[in-house]
Amino acid sequence: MTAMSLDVRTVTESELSDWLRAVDTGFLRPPRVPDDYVADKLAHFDLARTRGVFDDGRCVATFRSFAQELTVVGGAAVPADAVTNVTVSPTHRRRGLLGRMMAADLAAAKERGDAVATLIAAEYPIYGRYGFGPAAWVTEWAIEVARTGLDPRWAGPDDGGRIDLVDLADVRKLGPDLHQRFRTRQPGAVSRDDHWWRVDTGQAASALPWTEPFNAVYRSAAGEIEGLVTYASDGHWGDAKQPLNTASVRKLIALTPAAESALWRFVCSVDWITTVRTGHRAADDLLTGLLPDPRAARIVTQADFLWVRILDTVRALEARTYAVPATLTLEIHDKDGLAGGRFRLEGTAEGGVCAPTTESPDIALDVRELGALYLGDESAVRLAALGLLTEERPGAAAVAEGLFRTARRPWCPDVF
Ligand SMILES: CC(=O)SCCNC(=O)CCNC(=O)[C@H](O)C(C)(C)COP(=O)(O)OP(=O)(O)OC[C@H]1O[C@@H](n2cnc3c(N)ncnc32)[C@H](O)[C@@H]1OP(=O)(O)O
Repeated sequence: MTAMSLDVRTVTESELSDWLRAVDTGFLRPPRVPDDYVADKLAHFDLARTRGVFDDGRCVATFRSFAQELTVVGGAAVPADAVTNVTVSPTHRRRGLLGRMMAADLAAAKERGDAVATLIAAEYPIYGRYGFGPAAWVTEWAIEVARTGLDPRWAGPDDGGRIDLVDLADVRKLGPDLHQRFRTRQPGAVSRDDHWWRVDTGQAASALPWTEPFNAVYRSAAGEIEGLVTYASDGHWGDAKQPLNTASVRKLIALTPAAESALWRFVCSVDWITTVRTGHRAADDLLTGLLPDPRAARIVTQADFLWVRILDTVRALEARTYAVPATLTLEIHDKDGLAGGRFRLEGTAEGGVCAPTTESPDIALDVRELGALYLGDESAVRLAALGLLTEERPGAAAVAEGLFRTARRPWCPDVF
């Protein structure tokens, strides 16, 4: 049977269990779809945005999207089409099924008026062809605690604040409000709904085994909760009866540098912990600068993470701010006809004014590169050197660099 006779369509309630099994198959997880898991997904999924392909009654391809808000430079949030659960079974690969599911979803997102689409790419080469660019990168460090130079006698914050261990019920209570305040300060952060918190705190059935972490909050001198860390330990001891535990940080979000510093100091001070794995952070995370010897933090992962596809160029560019005021005319190529055209952008620290224009362009680039520039993590000058951005006017790449680049890097703390 050829792909042409296999229709991409939304799934029905009774097909969801088969669809979830296909997701597990695509992600090489043992297929496991107990009734409570299916029921939880049914209650949470928007079936109008849950697509699949069925062959002879069996689900062979999956694709889902949901409504999300993405924080952009300056703190505004834009409506995003978050893409997830993308799989094509090994029996049906490379026949264009992903391409067709993506086209259907992006057309619907454009129709709805979403400014961008977002996803976390399983592999780098998959999504550029659909206009997505790597917009926020991540770094993970392994910290050798003994080598950090941090005072091993540290007994808590010395700024009047304090650290308290809290349980999961507290995390469910205080987490959403803390995160809501956090995400307006963090370009690249995405919204979390109630279901996210239920999965994260072990209340909802999960596709992956879940174990309870330790949770700690930082309270400022004024008693305000300004940060939350969750971490788990591997319980490893050496043969010479010495503790060699590795703590893996699952989440660390903070509203202030004081909270962020105190929570890192805290995790690095827990007895028995000799190594701390930081989880995915922005490359310019404060962490390494807090260590008297930053070389104690070894980079273990550095990779693209959040990919962005611009769907509405005017709306997306007007939503963010621009640190170095400038005016630039951009020629955007988009083979899928969703966001391309020629636009004049006037960017200031207050925001952007963007409109289609017939003026000659200063720079020309593919919509994929616009996605990579959007949150400030990519350099226009670097893209020009790579031949991925064309300077139509000498010096225009440097102007674009000043406009788009940000002092601090964007960061998306969530996998979705
Ligand atoms: C947001 C997320 O959910 S990320 C998770 C993505 N899923 C996975 O990685 C699970 C395992 N992989 C798969 O299920 C499949 O290989 C998919 C979904 C990545 C691709 O599905 P397919 O239906 O085979 O893709 P499709 O046939 O539409 O490919 C379109 C093009 O992309 C290319 N392509 C697709 N996947 C890959 C890949 N992993 N690496 C390199 N190129 C790829 C194809 O070669 C094809 O190129 P062409 O047009 O030049 O011939």
